[in-house]
Amino acid sequence: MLTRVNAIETQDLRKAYRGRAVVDGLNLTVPQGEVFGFLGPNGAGKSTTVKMLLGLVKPTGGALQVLGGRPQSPQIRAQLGFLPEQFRFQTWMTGEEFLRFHGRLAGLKAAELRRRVPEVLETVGLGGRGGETLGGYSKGMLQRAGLAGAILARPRLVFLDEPTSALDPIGRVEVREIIERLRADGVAVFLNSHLLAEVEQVCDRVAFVKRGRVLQQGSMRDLMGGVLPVDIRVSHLPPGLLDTLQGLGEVRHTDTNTPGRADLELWLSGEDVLPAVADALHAAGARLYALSPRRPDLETMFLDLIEDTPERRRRTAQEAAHA
Ligand SMILES: Nc1ncnc2c1ncn2[C@@H]1O[C@H](COP(=O)(O)OP(=O)(O)OP(=O)(O)O)[C@@H](O)[C@H]1O
Repeated sequence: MLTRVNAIETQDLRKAYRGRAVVDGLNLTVPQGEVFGFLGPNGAGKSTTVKMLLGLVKPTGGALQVLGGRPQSPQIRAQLGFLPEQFRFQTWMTGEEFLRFHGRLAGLKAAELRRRVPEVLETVGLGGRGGETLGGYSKGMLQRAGLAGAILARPRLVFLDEPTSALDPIGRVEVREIIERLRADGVAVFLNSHLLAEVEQVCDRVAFVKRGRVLQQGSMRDLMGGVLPVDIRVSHLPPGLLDTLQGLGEVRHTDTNTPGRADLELWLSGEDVLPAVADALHAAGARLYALSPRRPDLETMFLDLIEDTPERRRRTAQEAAHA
């Protein structure tokens, strides 16, 4: 039975168009207050999944719940926010008019709208620009306006489809901060993005999908198999240091070929071991030049999991032949 606590829960969710499965047995669980990254190549079934979760597309099979209910129910729908990737506005409306229109559809009262509209405009970086028509907004401003619309009615679950595709680097940081604030307020965020570095920074968990199936899902740490590779550079290797480090993790590689320095690769179980490593290096009398955790690299994982092009298969085969 589906439980009520999760923001999103799907079981064996399916969608077929003319007999062709585009979402093929999807099992997802997104708890309240989690930022969940939904990643996959073009055509993997991401938008179709989001449309089913919003109640806009009828599943062919399986079960789904959002906020413990059906997305078609007015009570549930009122608690959902959505920023589509390519959304169209009436260009003659001002930013404020667009938000008021949106807010009324979501059931907000006039008094609340008077307070809330300037507040969200400020949140998305459009403070003072709400009186201008959308036709005069830049692409980035339109995306910000769309985000304002998605969070206006204080949803408990927000779907963001490529929310920063039109934004400059500052805008991207601002959107990340907005997402982090939503999480702090207990809002669940379902994020589709091709900007993997961004996903990596903001998501608690991610799922990789391909041809409508989840290939892998979990926290960044889970996906890395619970290891954190750390690159260390020290002046030299004092006696006993390697043994001490072996006690803290696994020394995978040592390079002492260059006079005056030693490079090590140490695999740890997690970040919490880093201070003990620094203490051990210091206590052994080694001078420390670098202690660099190699963060899980989502892009590499994504390519390894998803990309299965003839070119990549050829490259992999060549690499294997040379190994
Ligand atoms: N209404 C429809 N009728 C027929 N086929 C459809 C329909 N909607 C989607 N599809 C097909 O379903 C597959 C998945 O499409 P979907 O838009 O869900 O992928 P996506 O992962 O969101 O891709 P992208 O990253 O390019 O946005 C595609 O092959 C698409 O052609």
